[in-house]
Amino acid sequence: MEPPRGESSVRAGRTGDGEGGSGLVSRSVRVEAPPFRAVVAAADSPRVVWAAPGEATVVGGGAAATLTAAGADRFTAIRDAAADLFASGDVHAGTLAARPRLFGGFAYHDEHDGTAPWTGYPAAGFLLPRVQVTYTGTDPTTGDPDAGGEAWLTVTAAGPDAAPEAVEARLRDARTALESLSEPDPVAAPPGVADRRRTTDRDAWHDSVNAALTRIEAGDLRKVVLAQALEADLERPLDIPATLTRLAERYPDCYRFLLEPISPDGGDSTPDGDATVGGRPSFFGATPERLVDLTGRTVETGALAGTTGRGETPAEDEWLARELLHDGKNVHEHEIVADAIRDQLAPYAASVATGERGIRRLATVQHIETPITAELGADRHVLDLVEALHPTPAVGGLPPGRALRTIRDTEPFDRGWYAAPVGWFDAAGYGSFAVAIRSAVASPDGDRVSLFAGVGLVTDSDPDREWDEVQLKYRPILDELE
Ligand SMILES: C=C(O[C@@H]1C=C(C(=O)O)C=C[C@H]1O)C(=O)O
Repeated sequence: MEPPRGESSVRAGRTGDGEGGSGLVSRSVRVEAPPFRAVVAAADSPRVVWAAPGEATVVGGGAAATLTAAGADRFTAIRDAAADLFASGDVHAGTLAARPRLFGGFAYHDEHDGTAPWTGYPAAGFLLPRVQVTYTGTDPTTGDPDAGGEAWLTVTAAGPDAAPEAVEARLRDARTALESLSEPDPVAAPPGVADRRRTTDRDAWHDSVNAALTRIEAGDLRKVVLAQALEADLERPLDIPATLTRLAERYPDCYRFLLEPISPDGGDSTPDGDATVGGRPSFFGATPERLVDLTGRTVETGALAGTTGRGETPAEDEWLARELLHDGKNVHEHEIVADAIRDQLAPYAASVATGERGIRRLATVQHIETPITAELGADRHVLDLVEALHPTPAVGGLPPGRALRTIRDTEPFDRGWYAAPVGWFDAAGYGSFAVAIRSAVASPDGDRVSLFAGVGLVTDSDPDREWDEVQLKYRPILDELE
């Protein structure tokens, strides 16, 4: 095991194959696009899947390196450890999308103890996959045989054991393994829900919402987002590749992700590993909410808050959307988010531009959305912006400190990585992060899933309507289980 890098709470995993050499070695080769579900099913733990609008889709497995950190300074700790990891690289990526990138995320709260169902999830955890398949162009998740774009296979090693010849040999082996994959059976139907338990019943919800509204009326708080959790026992174990595929079909414009926890001892995994060895939970979702994207000095973000349902007809959809855009409570709730994001970006930005407020229509709900872009005044790491923005009042509240305390004191469950930043960044500090809502964590044997959903409370919020909105926000994941 190599010595720990950086601060004591931050470690890089080992490559585990004793090849000699040092630094980071990465080799890529273009391949025939392999079948997405088979690639996910065959990947070693810890696995990562990242499929985002306008981005290459990535399936990664095994750990070339892992970074973990804890506490309020976990964002900077990860950034610094990554700088160390990326410091010396021998990289032949072939295409930009296959360059070494760290995939992972953060716990919602600064104090995170990883209690069930979040066992194994650190307060911050990032994976540099040992084997990665990158699909450029058309999203491969739907398995469309006519899907365009290229596919690349990448093998990466990091640390004192990394050696180019060994990585190149592994790349040849991985290619052979990839070529032997065939598309599995048709996409499985949802597993079925045998039983479900709420963390919060209606009475408790009324009490919590009313207590929050009293504080809002008193001027103590302007907004707070309270969430609920729902635990579902499944009739059959969850098929993760099939679930991601079905989510891709219904939510093609959302960020779809799978993040398995890197193991607490620094993230090693068996070189010829079995994806189920040790059993790991799976955090997955299909979120519409971008946190931040940084390329060069250009920042893209936005406010997404204010919710209504879908109509039965296009005309009803339009009517609901118009009502939403003119509803005082929802517009107020939305403006708090847009204003806070602009304020949080201001110290970093040479200029901030706000796009036109509109409607984001998803399969199950409609939201008010305002795109926000900024040009930075100086070079920055995307994690600086993640830290500055998280949590926006779309998932936290205002003032932030009081809202977070209220969430902590009120919610009878651990948010874990729900509503927190998930995404990736590269050696240049560019990256893309989403807010992990419309998400759930499956138990290691896949027979139980914990879902999470929250609502923004402002003056004039009504406990019953907010209860209904929570149930609506479970739908994207629940529909894939029932
Ligand atoms: C907190 C969630 O969603 C957030 C809250 C919203 C609202 O209160 O209107 C809308 C979109 C998200 O920013 C969730 O889906 O769990």
